[in-house]
Amino acid sequence: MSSTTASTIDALKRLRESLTRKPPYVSGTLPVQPDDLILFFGKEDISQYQPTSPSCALRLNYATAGLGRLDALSQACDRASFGVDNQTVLDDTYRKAGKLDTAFFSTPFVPERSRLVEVIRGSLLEGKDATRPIHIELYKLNVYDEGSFFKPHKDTPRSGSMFASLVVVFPTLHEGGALVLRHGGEEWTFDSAQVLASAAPPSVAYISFFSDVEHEVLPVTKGHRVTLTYNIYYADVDDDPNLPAALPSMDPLAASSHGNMLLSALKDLLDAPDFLPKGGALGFGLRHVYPVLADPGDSMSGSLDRVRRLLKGPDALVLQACTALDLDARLYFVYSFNKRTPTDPALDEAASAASLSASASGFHEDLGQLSLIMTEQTIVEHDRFNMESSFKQRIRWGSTWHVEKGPPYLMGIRSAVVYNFGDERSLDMKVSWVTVPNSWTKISQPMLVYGNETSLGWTYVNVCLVVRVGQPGRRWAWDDVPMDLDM
Ligand SMILES: O=C(O)CCC(=O)C(=O)O
Ligand SMILES: [Fe+2]
Repeated sequence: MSSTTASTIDALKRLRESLTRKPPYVSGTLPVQPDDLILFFGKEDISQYQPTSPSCALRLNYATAGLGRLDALSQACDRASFGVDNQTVLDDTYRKAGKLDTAFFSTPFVPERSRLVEVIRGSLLEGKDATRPIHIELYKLNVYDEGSFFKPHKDTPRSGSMFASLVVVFPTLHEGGALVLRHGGEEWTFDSAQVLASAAPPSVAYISFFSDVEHEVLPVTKGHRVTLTYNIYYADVDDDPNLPAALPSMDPLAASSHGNMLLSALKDLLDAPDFLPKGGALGFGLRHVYPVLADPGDSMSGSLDRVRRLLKGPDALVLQACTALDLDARLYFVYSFNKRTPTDPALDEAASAASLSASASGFHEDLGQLSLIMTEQTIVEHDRFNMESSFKQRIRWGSTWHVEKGPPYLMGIRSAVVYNFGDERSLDMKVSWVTVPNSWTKISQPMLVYGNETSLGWTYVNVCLVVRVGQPGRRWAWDDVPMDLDM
């Protein structure tokens, strides 16, 4: 085994850092026009209107509203529900807050007419994505009274092109209610009450984050926290799974220091003669998860094309860097079935068949630790219930992926055997992992997903990027490299 020079190890470190360093959100305060702080709200329609009725629409100014007006707003709200898979749940121990649907309020504040579009594109999106058209859709008004909160959840994808969420917090008197985000083992806190207290009026506080980032609203300890929430979509992605997605555009990586850092680290790594001297495959477990339709209609290969155009933040950057270097980069959905229930003999049998075929190819996996399926198609709910017939069938074709510890010179990069999925072809590939995915989409146990909304058929799936490279100096020439080489 060849030894690796310090500069190669440094390039690898820089590559990893550029993928994991940047937080998955952007937040701050936004100066607004005085009129942006006006809200009209009411539940009755005009036919019910009587001049003396207390239920006709009320006008409220967030900057000056006293407790009486805010209480009236709170009383006009319904209890906010949330989604656990396909169920809509009202549960005060998980989410305690009031909500108004868009039919019951109106505000002059429109994020698409503010600097927020610029901020979101410039800070949350990366490289060439920073110029893509986005659409910010108003979703709900929420009121968090004293004692209100929302426990950890991810925002349910409303469609295949939704990638982020926006929360705007208005300057009403309140304390507590900080938003805590967690992703990839890190945690960030955005205390909107605190930032609003030091912002020059009239201002609102905002935070926009990738919707698959777990987040939680801590209890409000005083006053009323009033928010508008929005769903953010790419406006250039077609959601119809039956339409073939257009090819991504191949613009050069836009000038961004973050993108440049990643590109130069990847280039340095691949230029190093001692890194994968015979060629091989680099694996990037993507930092984010992506929405696919949870029904058989989306299991066509088009769904990966759509994901390709939806990549978020560092995930988009790594694909752009590979494209800029003319590398062969392919996306795969990743599923695990390591947490088997003992009551599922079909899976146990499938797993041991997979182990057998893996050891037959000469690797020393820690069998049973982690078995993954890498596929170009989604494994949909329909298949999960037909494990016996379809899933097991695929296993028989060797569609599993076992992770073993990598050679020391790769500094803890894991290598793996990848059997291509589907049909009857099978391809062995040994992958050197630059980043191991944050998590795997489990297919063997019913997964309870806490969302802010009932699942609408879209579900999040883990994805990885496998980049095949040839020998140093000929990294683009991957097709003359056998994929089952020793590293
Ligand atoms: O109010 C917030 O800061 C976040 C609310 C939220 O997570 C949601 O409505 O899904
Ligand atoms: Fe949320």
